[in-house]
Amino acid sequence: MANYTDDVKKLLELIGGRDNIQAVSHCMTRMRFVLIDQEKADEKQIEKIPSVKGTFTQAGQYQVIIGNDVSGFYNEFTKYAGIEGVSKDQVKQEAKKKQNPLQKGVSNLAEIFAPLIPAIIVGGLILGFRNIIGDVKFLEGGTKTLTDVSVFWSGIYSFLWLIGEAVFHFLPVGIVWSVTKKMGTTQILGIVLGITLVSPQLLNAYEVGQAAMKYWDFGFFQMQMAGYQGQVIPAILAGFTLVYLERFFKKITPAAISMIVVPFMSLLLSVIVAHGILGPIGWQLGSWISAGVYAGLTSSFRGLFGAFFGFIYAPLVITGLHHMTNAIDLQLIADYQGTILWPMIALSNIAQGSAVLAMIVLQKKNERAQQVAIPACISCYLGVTEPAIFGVNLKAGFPFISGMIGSGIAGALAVSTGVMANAVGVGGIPGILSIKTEFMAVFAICMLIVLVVPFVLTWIMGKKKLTLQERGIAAAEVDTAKEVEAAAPSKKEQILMSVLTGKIIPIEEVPDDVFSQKIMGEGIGIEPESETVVAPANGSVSAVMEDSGHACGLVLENGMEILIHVGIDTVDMNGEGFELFVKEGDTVRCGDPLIRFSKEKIKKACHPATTVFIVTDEGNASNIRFLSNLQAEAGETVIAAYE
Ligand SMILES: OC[C@H]1O[C@H](O[C@H]2O[C@H](CO)[C@@H](O)[C@H](O)[C@H]2O)[C@H](O)[C@@H](O)[C@@H]1O
Repeated sequence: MANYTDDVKKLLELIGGRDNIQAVSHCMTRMRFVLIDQEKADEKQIEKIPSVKGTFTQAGQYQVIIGNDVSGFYNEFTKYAGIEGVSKDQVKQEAKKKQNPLQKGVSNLAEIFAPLIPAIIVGGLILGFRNIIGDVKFLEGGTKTLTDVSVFWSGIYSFLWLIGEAVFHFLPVGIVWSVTKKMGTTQILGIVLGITLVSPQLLNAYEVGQAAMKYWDFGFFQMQMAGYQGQVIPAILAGFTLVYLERFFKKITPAAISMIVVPFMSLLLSVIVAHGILGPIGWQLGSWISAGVYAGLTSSFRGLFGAFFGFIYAPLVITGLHHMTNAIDLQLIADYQGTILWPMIALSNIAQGSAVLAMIVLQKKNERAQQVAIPACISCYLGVTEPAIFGVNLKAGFPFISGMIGSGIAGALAVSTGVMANAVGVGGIPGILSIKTEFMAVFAICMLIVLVVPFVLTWIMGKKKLTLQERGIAAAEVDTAKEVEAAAPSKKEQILMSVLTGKIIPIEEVPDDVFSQKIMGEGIGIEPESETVVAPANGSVSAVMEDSGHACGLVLENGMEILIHVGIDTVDMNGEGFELFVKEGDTVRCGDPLIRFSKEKIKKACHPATTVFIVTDEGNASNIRFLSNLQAEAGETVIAAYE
């Protein structure tokens, strides 16, 4: 093992000293720091330290790339600096602390909604489909919908509401459950609390204002029996109340009675707080919004109001408070035989869809992203935006803002020209069918704005902001056999065999900047089809990541050093889905199994499975040539030749 004393000293000094280190850990090749002030790190000088191969900042972590022997470097560093290393998870948590409150809020919201996305997507498509068959009057001269004229479609419409209602009206159950899951408290209590928010005993949220409110009467005070169907804010607040109450009671309750006291007290109190305090606050917010919208639409600054409402409607959907607008729409229709508000809603929905469309184009090679984005876009254009907002736009941030901008511009135009709808219709592309005929042309221009502006803005920003990995630009198509033949090793050359079965891609196409920029050395990437990594030649194991099992270093008989790294950023999986067959110092022969991994688990953890094969030190070898763009068999196909 090399002596890193000088390099360690330099790194500690150049990184801003011990006091500037909030947390440090390492993966197979990199030191991962969370620094208190990254400005204090002299990146240029750090990159000149002999054992440092490069530096990189990602998700609040400052990474210093060392190579295969990073564990040796790390041990010397932590010993010299006199600091305790922490787990990768802790480093991630620390990195999160460095986000600003808005970034934190958005990432927490995204984490809460991530497990709900599949259900929201299904619900979105179902509601979008129902919108078409139940609301678009395209039959009998534009006077009837499909459900008006067909018992079958009317039955389908009614049946599908079973699922639509389960997803959207009962969403609070999913939200509260997801909050408890994210915060690591008792999930079933979250589910029960969620159910109390949407129980049929309560007045359905959609009937509040129309039917008489019911009350629990406790003699000296009354509590509203209001349901929170479709509401997001009350559910999130209730969820966090439960989490903190459970933690509190766990802390203060003796172990012997905690099984009874902790769930009982935390659930009871959080239901009281949810219905007694948080729910009414949510409703109050909603009625202020209604009053504000009504005042804006009837003011002399209506154009400006249109821009503002168009801009904030999508964030309103996040909160669930957008349902309040239905009451205003109905009031406007009753008073003025039409609504100026609803056209903006339809435009905002289309705008978010166009932002997703741009993401689909940008991420056309990212299969995983497409799986969420395509249905989300369809659902959005049919009037249901949650799959798009939570599944795509909010996660990346800039598509959401692009949609808001496009919607703001179109909203200004629509309101200032008085675009009016006959009724509340399908709040997406078919929405034009609900617009009064005299306003259809100008509404079509507004539609053009929300189709083009968010798309172009998202596309421009996405080109800059999305990493190659996020865009899925990784795997090249397998090339012709001819090229492979031409690159075949000559007799005097020695060879390295593929460590996996799969497509061999040039290292430049690996979706990780450190590898693709060859900071660690030359090599190739493999899009794996098999799941067992085998040794590419005879040698011995120089390094393994015992806790994560995702990478392995080898030294061959000629001194050549090799790094095999399964998947990208898979160190975060903490060994879940990986099995190591070797340990440091083991002798291996070509074809011996080194690591087994689960592609499924890597995919589930949202990491590319692209496996990196790198020569980190040539040893006594020279003129190493890597073969790529071919289909390889583990242990049988040559992927590199050298003299
Ligand atoms: O929360 C579900 C969706 O709610 C709104 O859309 C629905 O109501 C609109 C009228 O307010 C109607 O035009 C649309 O067709 C319905 O899907 C909201 O506009 C959507 O963004 C949201 O996904």
